[in-house]
Amino acid sequence: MWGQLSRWRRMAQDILNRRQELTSLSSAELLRRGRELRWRASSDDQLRGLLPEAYALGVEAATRALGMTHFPVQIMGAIALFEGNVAEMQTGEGKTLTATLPVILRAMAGKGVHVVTSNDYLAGRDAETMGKVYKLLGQTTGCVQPSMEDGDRRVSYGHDVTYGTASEMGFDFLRDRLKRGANVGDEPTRQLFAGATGGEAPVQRGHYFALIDEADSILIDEARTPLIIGVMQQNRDAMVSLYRWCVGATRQLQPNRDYLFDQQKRQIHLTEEGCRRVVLLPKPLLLDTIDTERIYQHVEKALTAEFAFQRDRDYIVNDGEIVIVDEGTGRKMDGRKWQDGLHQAIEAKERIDVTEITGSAARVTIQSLYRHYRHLAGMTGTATQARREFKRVYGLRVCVIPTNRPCIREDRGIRVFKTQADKYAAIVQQVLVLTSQQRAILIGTPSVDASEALAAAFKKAHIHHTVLNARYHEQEADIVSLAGTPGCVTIATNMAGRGTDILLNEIVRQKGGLHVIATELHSSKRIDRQLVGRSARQGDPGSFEFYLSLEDELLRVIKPHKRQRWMQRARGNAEGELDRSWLSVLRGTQKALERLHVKQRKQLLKFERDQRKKYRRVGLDPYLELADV
Ligand SMILES: Nc1ncnc2c1ncn2[C@@H]1O[C@H](COP(=O)(O)OP(=O)(O)OP(=O)(O)O)[C@@H](O)[C@H]1O
Repeated sequence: MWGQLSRWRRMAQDILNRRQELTSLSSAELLRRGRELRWRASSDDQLRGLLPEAYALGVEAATRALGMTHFPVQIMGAIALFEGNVAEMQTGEGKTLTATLPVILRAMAGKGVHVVTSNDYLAGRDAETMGKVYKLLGQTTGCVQPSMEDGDRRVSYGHDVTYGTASEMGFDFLRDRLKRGANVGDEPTRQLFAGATGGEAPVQRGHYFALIDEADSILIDEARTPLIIGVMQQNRDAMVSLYRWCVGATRQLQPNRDYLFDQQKRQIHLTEEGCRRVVLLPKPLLLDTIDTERIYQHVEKALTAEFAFQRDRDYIVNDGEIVIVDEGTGRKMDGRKWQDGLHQAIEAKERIDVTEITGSAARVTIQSLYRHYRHLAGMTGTATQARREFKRVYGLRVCVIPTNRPCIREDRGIRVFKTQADKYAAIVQQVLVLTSQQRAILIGTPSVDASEALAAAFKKAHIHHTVLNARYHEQEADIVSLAGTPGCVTIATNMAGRGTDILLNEIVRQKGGLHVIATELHSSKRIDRQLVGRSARQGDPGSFEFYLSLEDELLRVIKPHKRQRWMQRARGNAEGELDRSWLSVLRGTQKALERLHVKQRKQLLKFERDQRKKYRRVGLDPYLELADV
């Protein structure tokens, strides 16, 4: 590892020396050099030899386009990325700029480079900003966004470099597979596929190199949910009636006697007694066409919708539609739906229109999507913890890149309170102190609901604040641009947890920088570290602390009677603050969730591997799910 780092350090120095010779070139000459390299880059082996030249050109282009010259550690990270690793670079070290170098070099091969970001806002921002660097070397940039039609998507993928999220690119991959399916098979199959895709030619032109920003979020956290495209199922009226009926049915059932609820796995199963009761409940005539097994499944789904999914935490209702809020990023997942009827069960629970009921037609997991790429690399501030999983699942090695300047982030510790109300009261007090010191404050909350509850507490205390959550995503850029000003208080969900770059006002910098208050532990320690990483970037000052309570959302996975016991045992001081030994309860729950998620990902991978084998044996496309094999 050390040997490798010093090799990269030497290469970085050589690249910076070469770049010195380029400073006097005219723009036209720089462009000509870029094009000439492209001409020479016809095979992967040749690319390696062109690295020093291409990287030197990239550094010069970035200096001219953005006024930022890559630091030696950024060039080292960029070499690690070209060599197919996950580069762990601390939050705020400038991964966006680092990425330009491997992108420029791989784009020389002319087969298209995909830069995968963790949300659409970052995809748009990075395509626009970094596109200026590529342009100076004659490379074009595109970006795929949710609102785009096929034609525009094809144009975006036709560029040398394309930015987009994993789900946009993953759904395009699936729709392309469906289009291929539509060109084969019998007439009904063709019609079904054509209906699901609405186009003929594929939009992607291949899978050559994917560079994944926030690699742990995309390759590890998102990998728990496969991407699925559905096609319309028959028998709509009866199904709508079934969903609506199930909502009423759930009210007639009792926990533990009629159904069992596994809080951690978010699963509910009917017991024998429960099944018996469901059969005996009066039903509308339309349901006669639906078999009993199916009715059981839907009652279980309705129970899951009722008890395991919560409005303003897991989803919001926007213009009469359910919009999923991603737990990891706090963002709306427009266009995504829960599968197997769960989405419709939630619509029925919220008494809004039940949307088209779909069965899955094509599915792909993040794991197998990225195995399609000839070259893969990733970068993030938090990779080490998932090092083994990166290696096992993607064959990627994690390399830790040193920071440019020492990080001076101050850890102000963790406070644990008995109740949510005690915790909020303490946060209010702390924020009053910090605003009087002209610090800028970012407060991370786990859900839309929690962000608004805290905002209400601030309003009561007359603290001026701004809220950034899935409801206000249009204002995101404005909110972020003000978040580093003196006395500014921003309450945010995980939307501000990753990738967000809060630039500090000079006064704030002098007064100690951005202070981050985390109001919960997340389901993974990595997400906590990302939130904290909004402070003290690029050698700036900054600090953070955690305020937790025994009523935190994280603990909802614990059985209610156990939580009650804790509440009875916990003795707080006058402010409701508990002694630090209670922290182990929260840390233990976080660890248990991390283990559970690793297990779920392993199971998903195994399922998919078996499925693929089965499909290949009979000569079918493993990503299309119509054939009953
Ligand atoms: N070489 C450089 N010279 C000057 N400023 C730089 C340089 N590289 C990056 N920056 C600045 O550093 C800040 C952080 O960059 P960026 O947001 O890309 O960090 P990051 O590593 O992606 O952080 P995170 O892990 O939080 O997403 C930005 O404001 C960027 O403009």
